[in-house]
Amino acid sequence: MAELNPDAPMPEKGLVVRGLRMAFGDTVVQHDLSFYVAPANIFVIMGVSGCGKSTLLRHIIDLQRSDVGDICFDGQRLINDDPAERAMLQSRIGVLFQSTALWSSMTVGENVALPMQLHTQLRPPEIRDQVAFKLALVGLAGQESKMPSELSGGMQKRAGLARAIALDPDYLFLDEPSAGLDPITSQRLDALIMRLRDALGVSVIAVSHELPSIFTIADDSIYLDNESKTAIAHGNPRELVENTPEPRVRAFLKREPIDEPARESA
Ligand SMILES: Nc1ncnc2c1ncn2[C@@H]1O[C@H](COP(=O)(O)OP(=O)(O)OP(=O)(O)O)[C@@H](O)[C@H]1O
Repeated sequence: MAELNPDAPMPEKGLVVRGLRMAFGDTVVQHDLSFYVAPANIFVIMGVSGCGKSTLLRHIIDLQRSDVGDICFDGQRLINDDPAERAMLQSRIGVLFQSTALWSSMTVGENVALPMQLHTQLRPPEIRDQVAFKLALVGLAGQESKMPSELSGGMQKRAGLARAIALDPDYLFLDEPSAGLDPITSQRLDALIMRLRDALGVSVIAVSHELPSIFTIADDSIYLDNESKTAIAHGNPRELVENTPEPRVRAFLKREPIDEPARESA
C-alpha cells in the first residue's frame, strides 16, 4: 500500500516521498504528496494529462527541486549538497526517458557502455562483458554494433532500458515507457519490465496512463488529481478500479465519462 503516515519513522529500505509540494513559480502543480515505494515493487504514477506525473518524476530524480517536502532513498535524502554522496545516490538510479534519449551518433553498445565508462573503474573487457550481459537481459543479444536508427521503436526502448540498468541500479524510473508503441510491442515491454524487476530486484517507478499496462505491471500506484492538486488514491490499480470511492479515479481506470466538467489540459 503506497499511502504513508507522515508521522511514521523513515523506513530503512525503499523510496519515501513526504509532504512534497511542486510548483512552477506561483502555480502549484501538486501539494502534500506522501507515498512509499517498497523494494522490488513496480509503482505507477497515474493521472490525466497535465496533472504533474512527469514533474513528480523529475523531482524524485533531482532534475527539479522543491522547498517543501522530503525525498529519501533507503532512508537517505537524495537532495543534499555533498557532491560525493549525491553522485553515489545518483549511480543507484536508472532512468528511461519517454524519448529514449539514445545518442544517435553512438552504437547501441557504446550507448550502454557510456554510464560504465563515466561512473565506474571497470576496464574495457569488463565493460564489454557487461554490455553483452545487459543487452541479452533486454533481448538484444549481439546488437552492440547497430546504430539506434537501425532499431525499431520497441528495440530502441529495450536498448534504453539496457543503458538504464547499466550500473545495476536499485531504482529504475520510466517515463511513459509504452508511449508510441503498438499494443503487441507494448505488452512485450511490460513483460520485460516485470522480468527485470524479478531478475534484478529493482524497484520500478513508472509514469503511465496506458491502462492495459498499468493493470499488468503495477503492484502499487498513486493517482494525482488535476482538480484538488494532490493524490486522491493510493494502492493496487486492480483493487482501486473495484473499490475506490473517488469518481475521477474510477472514471480514469474504467475509461468512463464523468459527470463533473472535465478540466484536462489536452
Ligand atoms: N517548465 C515548465 N514551466 C511551467 N509550467 C510547466 C513546465 N513544465 C510543466 N508545466 C506545467 O506543469 C503541469 C504538469 O505538467 P507535467 O508534464 O508534469 O504533467 P503530466 O501529468 O506529466 O502530463 P502528460 O501526461 O501530458 O505528460 C502542466 O500544467 C504543465 O503545463
